Amino acid sequence: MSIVTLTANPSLDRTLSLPGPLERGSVARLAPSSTEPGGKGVNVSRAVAAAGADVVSVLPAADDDPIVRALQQLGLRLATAPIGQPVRTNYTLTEPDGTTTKLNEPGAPLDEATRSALAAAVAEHAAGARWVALCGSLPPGTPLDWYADLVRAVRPTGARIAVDTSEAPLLALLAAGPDAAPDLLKPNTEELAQLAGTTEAEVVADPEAALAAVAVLHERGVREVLLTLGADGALLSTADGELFSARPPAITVRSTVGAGDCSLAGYLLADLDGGSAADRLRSAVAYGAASASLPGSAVPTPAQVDGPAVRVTPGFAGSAPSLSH
Ligand SMILES: O=P(O)(O)OC[C@@]1(O)O[C@H](CO)[C@@H](O)[C@@H]1O
Repeated sequence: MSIVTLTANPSLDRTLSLPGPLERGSVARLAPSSTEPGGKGVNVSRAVAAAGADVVSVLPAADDDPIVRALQQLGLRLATAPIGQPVRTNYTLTEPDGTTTKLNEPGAPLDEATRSALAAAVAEHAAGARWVALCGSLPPGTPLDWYADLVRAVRPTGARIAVDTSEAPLLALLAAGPDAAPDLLKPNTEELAQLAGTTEAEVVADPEAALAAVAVLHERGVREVLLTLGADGALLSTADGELFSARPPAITVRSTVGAGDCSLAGYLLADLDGGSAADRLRSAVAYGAASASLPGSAVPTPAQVDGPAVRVTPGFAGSAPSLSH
């Protein structure tokens, strides 16, 4: 069975490697820079496709946009809705000590006809798919409850729905009612804090506060919550009351850009294989760690993913990650 991703706001990701610490107001001589097709759903698709699974990427882009050519070269199956503007460019500034700064453009607005075309493509490919993943920010002017509308539109197809978004679209989705609640939500600690109306520092410092916020998501109808914790791994909480946490193997971090997207891909791939909750979490953390060990927004191949090195434990408090990173 296949996976469908929607990237409402795709990007060309340009990675600029600084020779030293960023000095505002100065001229920096860069190492040769690289550009990769990106946006959260695109990254999920790239990782899923690299594992040999069937995936369709839905995105707004003109046929001759460089992102389309780049994704075609990777052999990805695309369903595009044409837009009259180039896809945005997002910049990643990397410093030698591993500090990464993202500068994301707003993206091209989507008119109503384009939104309808994208929604129709998602619904068409969802029929018969195992998962639909709705990923990333919404371009300027998009109704904030668009993801809620899409969840309701996809539901009758029987495909499971994963959402990975942030800020206002995330809040709107959770406020839209249980019929718009996804099967899987993949927040990071910053996004969980946004949902809980608290600060990331509090969520990170207090596992009880994090678990309380996750419980609220289940109350609102979300079946599974994959909370990514950066260097501390992730936790998976299911509506059936299963709770596991997992720590990644020791890695040298080269770029965290796209690590969350690869975690989602790892979860979906394990689910396609019929994996248990612990298996899905292990795969998510292994994929996230493998991605973070690669430069820019490169996605790992299965050979670069070390599942057995991930330590999965039941529960969260006590033996679980400290949430500090
Ligand atoms: O602006 P958004 O949609 O929130 O995030 C876009 C983005 O930062 O997410 C991916 C990494 O997760 C990158 O490929 C891309 O540049």
